[in-house]
This record gives sequence, C-alpha cells and structure tokens, in this order.
Amino acid sequence: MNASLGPLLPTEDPRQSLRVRRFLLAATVYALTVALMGLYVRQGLLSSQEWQLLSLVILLVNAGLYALLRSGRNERFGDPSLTGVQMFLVCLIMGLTMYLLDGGRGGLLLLFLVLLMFGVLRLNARQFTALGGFALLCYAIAVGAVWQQRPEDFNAQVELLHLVALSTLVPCGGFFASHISRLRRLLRERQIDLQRAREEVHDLRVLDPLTGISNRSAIIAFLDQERQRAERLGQPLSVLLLDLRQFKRINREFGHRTGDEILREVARRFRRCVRDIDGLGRYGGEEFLIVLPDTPEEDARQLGGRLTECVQGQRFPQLPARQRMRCTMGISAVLESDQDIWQVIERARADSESAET
Ligand SMILES: Nc1nc2c(ncn2[C@@H]2O[C@H](COP(=O)(O)OP(=O)(O)OP(=O)(O)O)[C@@H](O)[C@H]2O)c(=O)[nH]1
Repeated sequence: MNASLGPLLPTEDPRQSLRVRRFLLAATVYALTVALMGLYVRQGLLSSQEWQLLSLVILLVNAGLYALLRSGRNERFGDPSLTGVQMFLVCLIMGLTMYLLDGGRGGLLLLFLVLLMFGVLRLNARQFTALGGFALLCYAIAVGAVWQQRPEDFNAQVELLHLVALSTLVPCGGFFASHISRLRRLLRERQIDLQRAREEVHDLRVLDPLTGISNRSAIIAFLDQERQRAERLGQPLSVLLLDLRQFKRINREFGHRTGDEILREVARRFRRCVRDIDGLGRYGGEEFLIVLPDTPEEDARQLGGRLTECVQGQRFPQLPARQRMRCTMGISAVLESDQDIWQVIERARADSESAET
C-alpha cells in the first residue's frame, strides 16, 4: 500500500503519514458515495445537476483537507488529525445529500455511517456522543425540510426508522470510541515505559553504577572512536590516567561506604573540570581515564594539574578535616605509530609510575 501511495504520503513524520493515510481511506469512502449517487441519478432519485453539486462539494472539502494535511498547517490546530472538523463536514454533507434525495436515503445513510465511524479512531466517548447528536440533528433538519417543501418525497414511517437506526450509532460509537481511546492511552503509557526501560538498559551498559560516569568498556570504546577520528582529521588527542593513592587504607580506616562516597565525589569534581566533548570514565576501582579530543599533550598536562588539585588541594567532607586524599597522574598523547589504544594507556600508566618515583 505504501509503495502505491508513495507520492501521496508524507514520509518524514510517521504521525503525519498516519493522518494522511486515514484521510485517504475516508476519501475513498467519499468516492464510493459519489459513485453510489450516480446510481441514484439513474434511478431518478437525484437530478444530475444535484449530483454534480454534491460531487463538487465533496471534491472541494476533500481537496481542502488534503492541502491542509499535506502542507503541515494542520499541526497548528489543537487536534492536528482534524478529526472533529472532518466529522462536522460529514454531517453537513450528509444533511445536504439527504435533503436533495427524492427517496432511498437509507442506502447512502449507510455510507455516511461508515464515514462517521472514522471518528471512533480519534474521539473520546464524550466527543463521539456530541458528534452522533449533531449527525442526528443534521439528518432531522434535512428530512424536516423535505417534509416542509416536498411532502410527496417524505415517508414519515421510513424516516422515523432511519432516525431510530441512526440514533443507535450514538451509544455504539461512544462505546467503541471509549474503548479505543483507552487502548490508545494504554499504548502511550507502554511506549513511555518502553522508552524508559531502553534508557535504563543503555545506562546500565555504558555507565558506572557507583559514580554515574562512563564505565570501563564505554570509555575504552570512546578512546578507540576518538583515536580513529583524530587520525582522520589530523587532530591531537591525549589521555589522562588518574589513580587515587592509598585507597585501601581509606576503606580500612573509614569504611567502604566512605570509600564509595569519595569515589563519587572525585567523579563529580572531575566532571566539573572537563569539557562536554571530553570522555570521563572509571577505568578501574580507584582509577579514572580521561580522553581529551583535539588536545595536545601540554594542554592535557595543565588540565591534569587542575584535576590533581581537585583531589589533593581540597578537603573531602566525608573525611576528617586534616585527612587529605592523594592521587597520581599519567599523561599520554596518541601517536601515529600507536598500533592500538592499549599502547596509549600503557604509556600513560608508565608516565604515572615515573612521576611517582
Ligand atoms: N569503597 C570502594 N573501594 C574500592 C572500589 N573499587 C576498588 N576499591 C578499593 O580500592 C583499593 C585499591 O587498592 P590498591 O590497588 O592496592 O590501591 P591503593 O590502596 O590506592 O594503593 P596505591 O595505589 O599503591 O596507593 C582496594 O582496596 C579496593 O577494594 C569501590 O568501588 N568502592
């Protein structure tokens, strides 16, 4: 269906495409209505001028609606699907048609009922009940006018039966509308749950649960990707490896919970110092890896100094005032000769160890 309707449907926005698809379905029912009216003309129940007038009205209404939907102007309306407007127009066209027919209204009434049922897809029970009431009113006015102006075309018994049949639409359609709007709500809720679950799975996959920064595999993947990018663009790329010292002792003296809090606090402080484009990850237990795109080694060293100062120069509220944390830092710039990222990380580690001695 998509292939055949290709040029008629907007492809960019799936919701807009669904609206146009629904409109085209209703337009097909209108086309059937026009064809059926042709039979009424042959049967002498409608003049050909009246048939032309009705066909023109239907054509103009549908062309206008299609232009609105295709241009995207429908998005400015409270209900971008234009269901309310379309249903209102169905009722008016139905009223006019019923008025112009000299008999046999029941046949065309069936097709109008089909058009009104499109409202079930978007309206809630209250809105559909109002629509059903309006449809009844239009029908009653149309046949009332026939009774006044052409009493020979009016059969009270048959029209009463039509009105009763039409009035069953109100509760039945209202029931379907409420059922479908409940399903729509449920579907929306499920979609939101699913989106949330997807985000959680993504976070679990790439974030370190304790500190909320990238986990080991995510920061390694980021370094790999940045190495390829830097190579392609001929830009410098540096990494920093920061290791908290004597962390075992911190855990032993102040407890694991305090140790955890300190790791979180360090991650928070580092995050404040790096740019959005930098990668910050927990490489090991008390070891952090920072990837700095478009950064030469000298700039990385300056940043490393600031990060070290964040740990060593500031007190941690979780620890006694005189207790200071210490850390070591290693730097490495990615070289063209590097075979893989492990060489880069190993150089940063060696740099850290040489600084220590
Ligand atoms: N609280 C806490 N401790 C951790 C976590 N991950 C690793 N550690 C601890 O960090 C300590 C790291 O020990 P080492 O590798 O010997 O490092 P260190 O004690 O800092 O020693 P140096 O680096 O040589 O100064 C171990 O005691 C680990 O249990 C964590 O998630 N939470």
